[in-house]
Amino acid sequence: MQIDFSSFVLAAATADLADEPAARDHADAVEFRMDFASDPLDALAGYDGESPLIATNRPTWEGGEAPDDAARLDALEVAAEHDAVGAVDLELAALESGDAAAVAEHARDHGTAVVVSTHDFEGTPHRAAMRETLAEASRWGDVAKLAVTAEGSGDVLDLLGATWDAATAGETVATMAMGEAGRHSRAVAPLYGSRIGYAPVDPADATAPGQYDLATLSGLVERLGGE
Ligand SMILES: O=C1C[C@@](O)(C(=O)O)C[C@@H](O)[C@@H]1O
Repeated sequence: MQIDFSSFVLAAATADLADEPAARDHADAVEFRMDFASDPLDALAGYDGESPLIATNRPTWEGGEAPDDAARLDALEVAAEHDAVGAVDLELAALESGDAAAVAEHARDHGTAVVVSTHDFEGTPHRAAMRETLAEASRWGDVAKLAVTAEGSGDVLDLLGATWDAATAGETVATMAMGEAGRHSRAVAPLYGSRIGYAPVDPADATAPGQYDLATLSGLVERLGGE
């Protein structure tokens, strides 16, 4: 199933594909956090939901739970072949090191988009540095994603500025500021060109700090006209 990133995609982030029917009303896609799931490839093989999937298998060094081994990338390669998987998520660092290059190529061969991710769990880099990260990630895949940690509204402003600059330069980007101070970025970033938002169906299952639950984010984005 293709995912069209030319307009905003609201992704329900979950480790449990059984959440899909509940997510359907509000979400355009489901982000399957394979690294949080106990038997992700089995779950994927049995998936018969209606929403296209973004397959993510985040390693521990980028805030996830997957061990940093070949099995992590092999599983993503298998996921990329699944009809329901419209995109795989790969970390920029894994692409730059060469480790994930084969997964990206395999995804492309199967018509599966590549989301290139970077996360900063410590803070928010300067606007120019974020702009450069987005440009670099854009070179490696279809959507360049940057999640930072905001300590105040100024950080969010910088992130939105970098988002706007990248989007107006023609790059397809997804940005969000994690943490309490960054929360509102999730609602407004689509207005500045961000093309993916992530939210759990149940707030107790958040996959990053500061996420709104899915129904709330969907309502906010819609009311602000970002969808
Ligand atoms: O990379 C991202 C963005 C995210 O970290 C967020 O802040 O919403 C949530 C993750 O599930 C997703 O893979």
